[in-house]
Amino acid sequence: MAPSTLTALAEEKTLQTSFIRDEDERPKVAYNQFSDEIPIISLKGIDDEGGINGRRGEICEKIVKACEDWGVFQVVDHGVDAQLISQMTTLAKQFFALPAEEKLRFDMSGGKKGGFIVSSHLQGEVVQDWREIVTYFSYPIRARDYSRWPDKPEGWIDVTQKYSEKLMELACKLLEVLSEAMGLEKEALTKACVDMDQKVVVNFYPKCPQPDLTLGLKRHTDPGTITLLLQDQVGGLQATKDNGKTWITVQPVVGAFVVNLGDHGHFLSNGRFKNADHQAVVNSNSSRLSIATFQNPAPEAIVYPLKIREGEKAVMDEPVAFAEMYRRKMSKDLELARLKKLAKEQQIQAEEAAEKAKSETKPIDEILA
Ligand SMILES: O=C1C[C@@H](c2ccc(O)c(O)c2)Oc2cc(O)cc(O)c21
Ligand SMILES: O=C(O)CCC(=O)C(=O)O
Ligand SMILES: [Fe+2]
Repeated sequence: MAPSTLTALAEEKTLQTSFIRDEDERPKVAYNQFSDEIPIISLKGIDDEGGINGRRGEICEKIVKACEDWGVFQVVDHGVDAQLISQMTTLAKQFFALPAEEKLRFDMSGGKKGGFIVSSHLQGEVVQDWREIVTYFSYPIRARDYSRWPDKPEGWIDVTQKYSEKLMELACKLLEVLSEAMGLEKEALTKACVDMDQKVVVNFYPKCPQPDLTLGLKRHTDPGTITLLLQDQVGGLQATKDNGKTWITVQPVVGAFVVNLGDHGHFLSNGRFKNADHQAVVNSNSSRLSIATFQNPAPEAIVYPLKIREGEKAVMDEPVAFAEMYRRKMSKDLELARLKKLAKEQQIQAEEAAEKAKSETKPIDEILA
């Protein structure tokens, strides 16, 4: 049974079995062993188009290299007001500190669009994530349902609206750079999104009694175009570029956004830009907060590479609507989790049978000994 909130469990000495991951999925690198491999890129001067002092070209080169290499980079001097960022994180922390019954007024476990939920992004997953989330669907504006936006703490709705608007602007600016890098018009990627969706997911990872056995958020790629992640100074975001053989922990940088390319961005670039393979680990010393702003195409937007370079093969067999792509991803994730559980059960049964057979065929002197 899923707990109503994680707060009570965080006080226990051992982890409930529903959070324990198989050994191959457990963290391989510490939450605070930071790497400097992910580039930190200043966007100062990104709007200076030309001239000898124009910085745009240089910034674009760095962004493109990071997208080809990792699908992850960090941005500073991005123009989002530091006070707005600080209000957003303060209010988010206050939300998670509310009593369980207050948070559960916005419970979305019954499949509601937006609100509060514990543990997993996928209903029906076998192993649970060690996180609580609160989420809003912020774009398109006409589809906003404010009844699903928590009305506490005071000022939350107002700050979130402003934050969403500023992050939409920043995301569009980054997509312009990537469009140009693909040799397309500036608006190519945003146009491919038709009418861009935005969803804000605030992740709260409480302290965890046995963090080596579990994950805050299991390994995944984000389904959409681009994600802007704001994280506190604790650390826990990890990335891999060799299919999980080695992992690095992204260095937290005050006021920076971590930018992840998602599956949609990957497909539109015909695989040139990586979809960041990442996860979040937890720890027993402190809780952690991160705010993910997912920029997704409209559900009906057709996904297919915008440009296939000479000598390349398309990474997709056929065009598919984003909603269908998302549905297939979710069912594949669930199916994989189901198969993994089945394989584990079969392995346990086989081991038990082997043990039984061994005791039945023991030589008589061993049994008598
Ligand atoms: O919560 C997440 C994490 C992530 C994700 C979504 C779907 C998956 O199958 C998966 O393995 C990871 O990206 C998201 C993207 C969204 O649009 C919303 C989310 O809640 C999330
Ligand atoms: O909390 C983090 O560092 C990662 C969050 C994330 O990957 C997500 O919400 O999709
Ligand atoms: Fe993610």
